[in-house]
Amino acid sequence: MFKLKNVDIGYKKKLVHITDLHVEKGKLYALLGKNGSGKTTFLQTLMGNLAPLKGEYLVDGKEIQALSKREKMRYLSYVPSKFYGVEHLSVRELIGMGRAPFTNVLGRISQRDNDKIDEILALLKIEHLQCLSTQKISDGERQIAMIGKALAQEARAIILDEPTAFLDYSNRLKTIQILKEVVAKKGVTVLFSTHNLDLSLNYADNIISINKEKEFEVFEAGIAKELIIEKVY
Ligand SMILES: Nc1ncnc2c1ncn2[C@@H]1O[C@H](COP(=O)(O)OP(=O)(O)OP(=O)(O)O)[C@@H](O)[C@H]1O
Repeated sequence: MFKLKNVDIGYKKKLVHITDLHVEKGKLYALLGKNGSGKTTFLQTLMGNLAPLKGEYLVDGKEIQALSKREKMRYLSYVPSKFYGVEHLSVRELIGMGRAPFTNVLGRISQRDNDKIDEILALLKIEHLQCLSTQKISDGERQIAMIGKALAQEARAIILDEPTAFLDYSNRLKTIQILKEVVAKKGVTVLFSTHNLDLSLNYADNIISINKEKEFEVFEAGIAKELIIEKVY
């Protein structure tokens, strides 16, 4: 689905090189790399917010820059690392915001949009939170609500920047399990950056790592933890 060939990424000067990377449909990818190695920079490049310094980045065979904003929304949805919530925005309304590509110019939610939101609340098992303010739920619940918003967009890929960074162990596990379930049930591609090596090795289909030589490498699940540590940290 996403293909990057001989790409240099970075802000003005090269941070990392990608020789050949193919992100496939319907898989769960974990992105690992040291602090400052370029994970967020890569996610911004994938989202089309930052142009590669050189090389080719294709989405379904098309140059990312050639896609309209609406087309990009059909391919890519983004979950930032931290969302603090908004007092007057309920969980249901937050998820509804993900329907933006489908609502009319006034942003009115249709019956089809409401059905979709109900389906997502049920899939994520957060029906009981739907009327609560996004400020009055826990960090873990808010992260799952944000995944709901991304799902509502019905994009083919969900990109998450450190989705487990502010969560305790049980919520980290729950979030990754939900992402795995979303991949299995919806057939979307999910790619998340993380510092959690163990959860990545246990749940991701593939590990994308930024190694010490500032090069991208992709590994299948089952790669030895020691090898990743040696190459990346
Ligand atoms: N907007 C920006 N403009 C210029 N340089 C930036 C910008 N954002 C990040 N950088 C630089 O790019 C480098 C990589 O940062 P990035 O945030 O991509 O790393 P990271 O792997 O996500 O780090 P962490 O694990 O600490 O979140 C850093 O040296 C950073 O200073």
